[in-house]
Amino acid sequence: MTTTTLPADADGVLKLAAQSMFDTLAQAAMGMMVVDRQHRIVWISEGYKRFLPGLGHEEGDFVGRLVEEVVPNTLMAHVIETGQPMLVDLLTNQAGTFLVSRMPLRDADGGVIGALGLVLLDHPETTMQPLMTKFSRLQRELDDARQQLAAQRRPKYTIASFIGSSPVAMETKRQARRVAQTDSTVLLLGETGTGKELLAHAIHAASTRASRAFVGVNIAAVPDTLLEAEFFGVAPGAYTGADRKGRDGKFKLADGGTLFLDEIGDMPVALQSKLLRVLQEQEIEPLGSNKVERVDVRIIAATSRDLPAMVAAGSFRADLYYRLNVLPIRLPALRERLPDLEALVEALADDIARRSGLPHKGLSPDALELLSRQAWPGNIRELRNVLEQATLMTDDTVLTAAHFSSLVDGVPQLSPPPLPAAAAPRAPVADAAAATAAIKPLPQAIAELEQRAIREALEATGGNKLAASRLLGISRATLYEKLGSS
Ligand SMILES: Nc1ncnc2c1ncn2[C@@H]1O[C@H](COP(=O)(O)OP(=O)(O)OP(=O)(O)O)[C@@H](O)[C@H]1O
Repeated sequence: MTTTTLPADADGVLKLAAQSMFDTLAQAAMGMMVVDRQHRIVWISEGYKRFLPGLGHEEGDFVGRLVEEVVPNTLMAHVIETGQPMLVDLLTNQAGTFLVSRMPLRDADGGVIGALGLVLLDHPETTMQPLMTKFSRLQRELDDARQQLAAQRRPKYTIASFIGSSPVAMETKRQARRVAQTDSTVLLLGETGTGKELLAHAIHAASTRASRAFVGVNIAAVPDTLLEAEFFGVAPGAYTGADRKGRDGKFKLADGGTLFLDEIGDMPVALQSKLLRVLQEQEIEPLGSNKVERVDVRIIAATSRDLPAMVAAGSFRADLYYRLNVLPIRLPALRERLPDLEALVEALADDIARRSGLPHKGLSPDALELLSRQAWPGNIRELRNVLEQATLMTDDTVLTAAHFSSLVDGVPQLSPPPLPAAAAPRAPVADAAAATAAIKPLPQAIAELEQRAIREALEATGGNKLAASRLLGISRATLYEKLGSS
């Protein structure tokens, strides 16, 4: 019996190992091929030839053909160019999916002279089920994440999202498109809920800054003492504690993009001069720093307040007003564009259905007629709230006037057109007596009227006290006081 021992020298061991590994691979693999430096097939195993009909090739001699012509999607050329092996990879082409391995072949000096390709498994989707399931799940998750990222990067609103084709709505959109072409400051004026924020987003999305940041600050929602830091940022070490590291302000965050200053009429007078300086110089000085930083920011400001009246009363700086009022756009109230009501209801109902997961609910003609008689002091936001409440209150898929009557009870109505004098009914004498009996002492009548106005404002704003106080033209503190006394 002859026993073969391993060679004693390292070279001999390596040669034997290489030879033996090659034989093992050649037996274990389902197919094997060798290509030269120019990607031409030098040798192809019998096993590999079995896959060729699946690739659309007749039996024949493939030696001398370019590998990429014979095997679509192969990366043999890449291995030759980089000299890097691909120990495990999935190759997919019309013959199926294969688990493959590719290794460079080197000469004695280490130069790449070709490559070896192995088909380790065909149909790995059956033989490697768990791995393939995981692979396809990860691939699906990657596709979803890519889609979500693309959706997030898409602007939230475009000018077309501003629903309405009435002449006033069309004029608003025309002005928005025009100002989007410029880089000047825009001032959006309109009652609460008319779509100022939506239009600010849309102008940004239609401008050359669309790919950069859109940053919003609601001035009324930030306590006066924090506004300066919110706008201009805080230098590192300016304060002890949480802000020790420093913090970028909204101007810095919006650099290159658009800064939306919502409720600009609520800006404290003390800060107005600082804001004016930044708008003029395009330079900010973070709190606690003595260095100025240049910023390139496009301003869109908005308010529901009467700025010229505030200027006249001394609560808004005239110079800041002129600086902001470069391109003013007035957003019409909903009651000024009632022909848009149906289209708005349609779009809002769609959005409510999408967000709530409930079926889309249509409106009957009598419901639309009822809604078009309301004065809508809270405008589209108030319309949306009423639609949302009606949608949630019933399983019916068509909302009728009956579904809305209790919801709009208390919302002020548009006054009907005055009757011609001749047709005006005369009050009968008995009605006059009843009217006299109904008269209340003036303080009681005023108190009742006040409570009713507060109730309506809260309903109009969906219970938002800050917005309600603004609708009523009083401070939030006064509103709380009056609520407490009711
Ligand atoms: N033309 C419109 N088309 C569709 N939806 C609109 C339109 N205008 C406003 N909306 C919707 O109404 C709601 C209120 O709009 P937005 O917040 O833009 O109003 P606003 O004028 O900024 O209000 P406020 O002054 O109270 O901040 C949002 O849900 C918005 O999507």
